[in-house]
Amino acid sequence: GGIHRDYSSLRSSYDYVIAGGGLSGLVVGTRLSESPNTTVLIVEIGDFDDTWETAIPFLATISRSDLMFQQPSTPLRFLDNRIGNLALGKTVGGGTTVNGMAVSRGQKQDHDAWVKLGSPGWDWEEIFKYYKKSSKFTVPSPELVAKYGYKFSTNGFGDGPLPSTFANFQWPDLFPANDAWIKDMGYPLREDGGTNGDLLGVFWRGTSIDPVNMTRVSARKGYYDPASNRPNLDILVGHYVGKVNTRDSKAVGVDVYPADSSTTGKISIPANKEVILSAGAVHTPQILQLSGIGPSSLLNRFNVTVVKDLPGVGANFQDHCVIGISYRFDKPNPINRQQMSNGTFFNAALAEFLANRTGPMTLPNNNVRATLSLANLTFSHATLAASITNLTDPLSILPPIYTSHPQLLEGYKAQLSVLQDMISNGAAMFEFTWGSAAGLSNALDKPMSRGAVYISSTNPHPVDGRVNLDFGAFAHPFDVQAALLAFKFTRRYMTSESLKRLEPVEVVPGLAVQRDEDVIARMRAELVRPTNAHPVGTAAMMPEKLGGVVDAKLRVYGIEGLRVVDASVFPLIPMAHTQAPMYAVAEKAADIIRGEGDGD
Ligand SMILES: Cc1cc2nc3c(=O)[nH]c(=O)nc-3n(C[C@H](O)[C@H](O)[C@H](O)COP(=O)(O)OP(=O)(O)OC[C@H]3O[C@@H](n4cnc5c(N)ncnc54)[C@H](O)[C@@H]3O)c2cc1C
Repeated sequence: GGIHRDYSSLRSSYDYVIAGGGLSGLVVGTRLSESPNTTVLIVEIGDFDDTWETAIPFLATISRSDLMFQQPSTPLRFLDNRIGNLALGKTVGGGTTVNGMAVSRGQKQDHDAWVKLGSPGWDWEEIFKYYKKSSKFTVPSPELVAKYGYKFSTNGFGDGPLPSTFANFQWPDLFPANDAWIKDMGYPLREDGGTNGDLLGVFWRGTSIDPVNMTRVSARKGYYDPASNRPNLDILVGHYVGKVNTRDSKAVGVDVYPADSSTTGKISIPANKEVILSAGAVHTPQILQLSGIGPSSLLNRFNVTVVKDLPGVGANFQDHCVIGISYRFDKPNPINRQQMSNGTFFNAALAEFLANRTGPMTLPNNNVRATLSLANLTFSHATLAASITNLTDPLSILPPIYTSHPQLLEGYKAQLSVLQDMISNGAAMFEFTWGSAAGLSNALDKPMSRGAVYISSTNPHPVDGRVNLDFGAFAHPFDVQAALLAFKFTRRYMTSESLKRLEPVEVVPGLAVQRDEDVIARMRAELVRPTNAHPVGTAAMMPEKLGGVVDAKLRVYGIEGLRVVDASVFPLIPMAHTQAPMYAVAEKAADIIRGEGDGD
């Protein structure tokens, strides 16, 4: 067992070979290796990182580009052909080693929708068990509760490796921002931290922070480290999976290369039971397509032998898009996050953290969110919700692959009708977070637009052979109207009474931009960022006839011994930052795999 940086001490085969040592790969690898007779290999292109930058929560928000993929997009058709960029973790722990540490759960309707789209066993009641199993909440001290007014519920948490608690510091400008929500705008402050399936309102959401050391807990710290000395669990770092090898429609192992090469140093590692793809929503479809599992039209173009024509591989891409409006605060100064750019203040904060584990370094991002429904933002909610399914030519707003494969369009229509139902029935879809020193950040958490991920060559290297990524963002007219509502709402919020004393000034786009069509034009040209680092959906768990890639047990259609366990399987993106839902899904996946293994 242990950490490997070359092939010399690997076993000749493993029961399970897992591609990707990010969130899902580590959860599944750790759980499967709990049975001492089961051998597991995790292959991860990145390496372990033990620097302060990833451990100290405040620094979580400063990106470590050496630990990430920076995946550019193709020119985005509905965003004036701008090029977007997707950041992804490229290190042991994947996204959880570099992410913003927000712990937030999906709402009941988000998970029930997966069942409505044809995957029994994934409803809220079921997934709630795994939200519970994967996590643990630590109650903040009475002093902090009194000082900041933290509200939370411990019900809904178990004793799992993903911690949730609060920093022991909040920037003072958060409090007028909270007053603006509650006193001025009249939204309720939820007492339950939004952990129980109902998200409407304003609440304190937790952070994945170790409650004693106040440092980041990644999937590596929470899951892998405690299991790292198991003799049956190996991790090969600095290497990547280039393809899945199949024989007679059965996965028999993978091809592995060193991270610095796509031509030399390849070996094939056999899997006795299963290959599990956990390389994330961009690289899992890449591996599948290079293995001959994907849309035949695409595979033929690159002369990849078709092993299974599965059009959904790479389609159905979803992320949360963010509408950026920037502010400056003229008064009173300094009481916000901006202070950290002052060297003296920063150094004092670092010294305080190192000495006492207190102060601004314990806080990655603000903990307060408001999540609102369409009816919260407009009186015309019914008409607007009706427009979700009322498209004259859906293919004109979808990536071209949808045109060649009718089941993709069927699946998309099924999704829109489920989404319309949720949104008409008051599900939350807008997310607002006070970004200290930056004003109110807002995200569209239930997008109707869809993107796609496709190989651009047969080079298997995740960086050199990088995929074509089309975010597809801002394509569906409903998303545009929703963004316009969020934009206007943000302006209203920023002028509320409690925020007056901060003297907010809208800098971009500025108050000169007022007419709806001008706002929309600025959104397309500049304000909309097509990602909040939450890519999902590219190997969706849906029926094959709806363009799905995996069944409700996460098995790839048509290939025995091959599963996907990562954010690619989410058929619809939840109303949540994706780590907590991913931990829950990966825990459930491990139980499914183990359950089947027992029957062998
Ligand atoms: C900058 C950033 C900020 C974020 N902020 C938050 C947040 O505040 N809260 C939240 O809930 N979520 C956040 N997320 C999202 C969250 O971290 C992800 O949803 C989650 O990590 C996805 O898990 P995964 O298992 O699908 O993929 P990942 O965790 O990304 O793991 C995939 C792993 O596969 C490896 N890999 C890729 N290709 C190959 C290959 N061919 N062979 C071998 N290995 C490969 C990668 O290096 C990576 O380690 C953020 C993500 C990022 C990148």
